[in-house]
Amino acid sequence: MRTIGTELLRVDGLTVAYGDGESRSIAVASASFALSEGERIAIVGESGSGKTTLALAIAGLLVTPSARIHSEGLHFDGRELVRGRTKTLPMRTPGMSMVFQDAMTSLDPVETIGTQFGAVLRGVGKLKRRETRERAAEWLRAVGLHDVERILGLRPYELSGGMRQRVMVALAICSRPRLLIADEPTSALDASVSRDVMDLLADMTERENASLLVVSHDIELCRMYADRIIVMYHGEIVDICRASSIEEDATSEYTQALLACVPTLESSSLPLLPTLDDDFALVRQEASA
Ligand SMILES: Nc1ncnc2c1ncn2[C@@H]1O[C@H](COP(=O)(O)OP(=O)(O)OP(=O)(O)O)[C@@H](O)[C@H]1O
Repeated sequence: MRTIGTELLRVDGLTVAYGDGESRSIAVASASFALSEGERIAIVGESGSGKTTLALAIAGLLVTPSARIHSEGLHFDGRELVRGRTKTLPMRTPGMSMVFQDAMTSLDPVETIGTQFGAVLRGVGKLKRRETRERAAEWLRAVGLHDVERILGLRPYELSGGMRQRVMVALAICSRPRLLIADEPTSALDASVSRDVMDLLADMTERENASLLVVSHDIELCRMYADRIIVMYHGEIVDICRASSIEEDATSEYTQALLACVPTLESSSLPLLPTLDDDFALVRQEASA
């Protein structure tokens, strides 16, 4: 049974800009929100709205040299990670793990899965070689994989896309994080595997009593799994809604337009599915016409 506890993460006025002078652009504009122990939050928004930048900044993985960060406060697990203007955020904050969109590029292509587990598990505690292998096999079974001894000896390209994603979740969760951040974990997968991966993220974080912050462009999928949904538009958080009542909670016109674009049985008969442009209200009218 999942319980939502006290505050685990607090982001206050986090701004990230890329570039300098005329090429400077603000990717995240003064983002503020809090996430509790055991809670699942989804960040949604169209491409380029700043979701990944926000997630990477929180995870301490924003290593782009051109990134300029300003924060009024970033607190995690009772510690202040950053305050004020900075070029670098704390790297790989202990207690946070991240799952990426494309397992093929985020797993090491030349090392076996067993070796990759060894690298993570050795950082967690002193384990002998055999214990590391046994622990890795347990994690692979926990994420629903079979024939795990064989998988430990394989390299990422020898696995299917869905298997790779499971391995990546196992690698992220085996360090026992308090917060798992998943950046578009399903966008490279078909609809049914996407559901499996979201089920897995939900199950594994519940089992480990970890919180989940998932970045996605799929608002419908997020509604099924998240407790709250953060909507971003052009770098700004325009809404923070309960997933179960997003229609009632949404205050921005953008969120309402985004919801109107979700394909339904009715819209499936339209010659063109509704889409958004800068004047999203107009597109909505055209779509309903
Ligand atoms: N390394 C970078 N250097 C310069 N600009 C960047 C960099 N990464 C992202 N940006 C810019 O910052 C803005 C936000 O990008 P970001 O990737 O965070 O958005 P996103 O919502 O995650 O998009 P997507 O869903 O396509 O991944 C975009 O305008 C993007 O072009």
